[in-house]
Amino acid sequence: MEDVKFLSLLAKEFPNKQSVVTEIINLKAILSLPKGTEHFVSDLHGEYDAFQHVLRNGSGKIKNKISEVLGEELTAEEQRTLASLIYYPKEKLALKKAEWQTDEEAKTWYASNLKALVMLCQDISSKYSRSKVRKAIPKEFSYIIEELLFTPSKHKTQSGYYQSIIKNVIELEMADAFIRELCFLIQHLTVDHLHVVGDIYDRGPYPDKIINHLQKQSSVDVQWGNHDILWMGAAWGSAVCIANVIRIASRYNNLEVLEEGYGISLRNMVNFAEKTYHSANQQFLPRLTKEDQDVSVYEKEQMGKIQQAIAIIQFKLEGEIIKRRPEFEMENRLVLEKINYDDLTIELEGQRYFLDQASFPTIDPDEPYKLTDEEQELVDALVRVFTGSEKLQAHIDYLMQVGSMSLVYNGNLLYHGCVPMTEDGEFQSFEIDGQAYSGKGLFDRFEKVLRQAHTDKEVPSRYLDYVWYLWTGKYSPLFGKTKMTTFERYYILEKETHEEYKNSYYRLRETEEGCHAILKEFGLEPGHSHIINGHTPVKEKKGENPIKGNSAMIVIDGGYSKPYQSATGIAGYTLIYNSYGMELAVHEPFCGAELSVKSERDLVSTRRLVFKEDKRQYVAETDIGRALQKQIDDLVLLKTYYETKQLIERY
Ligand SMILES: O=P(O)(O)OC[C@H]1O[C@](O)(COP(=O)(O)O)[C@@H](O)[C@@H]1O
Ligand SMILES: [Mn+2]
Repeated sequence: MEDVKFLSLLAKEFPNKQSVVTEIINLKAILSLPKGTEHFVSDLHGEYDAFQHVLRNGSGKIKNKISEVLGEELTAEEQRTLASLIYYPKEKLALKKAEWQTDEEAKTWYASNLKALVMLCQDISSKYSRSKVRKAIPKEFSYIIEELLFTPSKHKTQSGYYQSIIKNVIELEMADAFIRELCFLIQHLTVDHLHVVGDIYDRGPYPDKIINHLQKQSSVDVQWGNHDILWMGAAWGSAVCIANVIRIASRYNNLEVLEEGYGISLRNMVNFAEKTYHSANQQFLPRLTKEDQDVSVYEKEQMGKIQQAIAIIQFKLEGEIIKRRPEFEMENRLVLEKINYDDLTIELEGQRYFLDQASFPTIDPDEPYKLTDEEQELVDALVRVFTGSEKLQAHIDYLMQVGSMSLVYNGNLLYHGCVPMTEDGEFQSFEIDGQAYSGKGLFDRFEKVLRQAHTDKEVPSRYLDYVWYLWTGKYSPLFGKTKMTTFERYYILEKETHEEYKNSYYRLRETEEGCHAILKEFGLEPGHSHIINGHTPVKEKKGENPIKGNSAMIVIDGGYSKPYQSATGIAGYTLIYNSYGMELAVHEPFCGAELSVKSERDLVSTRRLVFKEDKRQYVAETDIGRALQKQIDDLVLLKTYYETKQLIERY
C-alpha cells in the first residue's frame, strides 16, 4: 500500500515513461562522476581571516591543480602568481596594475591569465554535473562562462573561438570583474563539501563572520564543539553560559563581537565592574596577541575588571547548578564555599593554598553562591539581551540546522571532543533524566537534549543545566577532562592545581584497538573508516602525531587560535578527502592577506598522505550515491509500471 502511495507521488513529478527514462539517465551519469572533494577544518575559534585563507586555497589543492593542468605551460613562478591571483583576485589585480608600464603589457597579462583560468575551470568543473556547475556560476557572466566551459573545445580552439571571447572581454574592460568571478568559481568548485569539526566560537575576533560565511556556502555540516555549546546555551537564556561567554570574550579582548557583531550592549556590565572592582588581579588581565598592541593600559584594566566581575558571577551560578544536580558529581567545583574569607586561603583536596591578589566584594561568606541584588539585576538583563539578539538567534538556529553532536559521512566518523571511556576501555555511562547512556547512545541523547533546549527557548528550559554540563562536565563528550580549573588558574599560583586530567579516551585513541572499538560503536567497519577528531591542539613541537591508531584517527585541531600557536608550533591542520584518498595539510601561521599576496606564499607547509584509495572513488560509492541509487531503483519501478500500463491499454 505504502509503495503504491509512493509511486503515485513519484508519478506526479515524472508523468510519463520518457521523463522517467531521462531522469534515470541523468542520475546514472552523476553516479559515474568522481567523488566530490571533502574539506575538514576544526577549532576555528573566531579566526575568520585565517579560515578564509584556507578556504581560498583549498588547503593547497588549488596549487596542486595548477601544476597538474598547467605544469607544462607555466614556470614555477608563474604558477605561484596564478595561485595567488586565484586566492585574492582583487588584491593581486591591484598589485599587478601598479607594475604595468604599457597597455600592451596589461593586455598580454590579461590574455594569458584568462586563458589559464579558463583551462583550470574547465578541468575542475569536469568533476561535476553540468547542472551543478551552472548553479555555481555567477549570473552576471553565466552566458560567457558556460560557453567557455561547456562547448566542446577541439575545433573551437582551432577556430579562434575562445580567443575571440577573451579578446572581447578585455576590450570591453570587463576583464577585472570576469577574472574575479572565475577565481571565486575555482575556489568554490575545488571543494564540494565542508565539514567544520567544532569550536567556531571564542578566543578569536570574528566567529560571527565565520557563520555569515558558512551560511553562504552550499554544502556544509558542523559538529558542535564545547565553545559552540556555550554560545547556544547563552542564546537560549542560560545565565551561566552567558557568564562564561562574557568572561572568555573579555579574556581575549573580543567584547566587540558581542557589542557590534550581535548588538549585545555591555554597558551595565562595564559600569558594574568598574564600580565593584577597584583594580584587576593580574590573572584577569586580557591575553593579547600581536594585533592588540594598541590596547591602552586603561582598557586592559577595564577588561580585567569585567573578567573578574563576571567570573565571580559564573562561580556563583555554577554553585547553584551543582547543588541542584548532585548527579553531575561536581562537588569539587563548589569552590566558593571552600574559601576562608578571613585569611584568603582555600582548601582543595586536603591542601591549603593562598589566594593570590584576591578580593571578593560581592560574596557573603555565609551564602557564597547568592548573587547580590545588583548582580541578579545584571544577570536578568543579560539574559534578556542575549535571548533578544536576533542575529545571535539566527546564527544559533543555523548551527542547529547544519550541526550535530557527531556525524557519519561517507564512512567516516566526525566529532569534536571524545567518546568518554573508563580506564579499562569501556564506554563511560552518564545518567540523563534518570537513565544511563554511553557511547553512541550518549551522543544521541545529548543531541536530543540540545534540540529540546533549542525548541524550549521561550521559557528557560530545564535542559539548560545539561547544556552547561556539556561545556564542563567530566563525562561530556565535548569536554573530556576531569574538571575545568578556571578558578584555580585565576587565584592559585601553584601550577599543580591548574591541571585538568584528560579522560582515558585520549590514551586509548592512540591505539588501533581503541579507535576500532569506537568505529564499531558508531556502526562503522574498521579498516576503511576513519575518525576525524578536533578539540585538542596537537603539539607537533613536542613530537605529537596527529595521525593516531595506525591511521584510524586523524586529529585536526586547526590551531587557528593564535594564543595557542606557541604551544603547537604550527597553525594547525586541515584534511582533504577526494576521489584518490585522504591527505593532511599542515599550515603555517597566517600572516594576513596583504603579505600573502605580496609574497605569493600559500602557507601550506607540508602535506601528508593519510591513505590512498586502491582505485579512484566515484559518486556511486558515496552516501549521496547510495541515496541516488535508491531513487534510480524507485524510478525503474515506475518505468515498469508505465510499461505494464501501456501493454494493458494495447490489448
Ligand atoms: O586558555 P584559556 O582561555 O584559559 O582556556 C582554557 C580552558 O579552555 C579549555 O581548554 C576548553 O577549551 P578548548 O575546547 O579550546 O580546549 C578548558 O579545558 C580550559 O580550562
Ligand atoms: Mn574544544
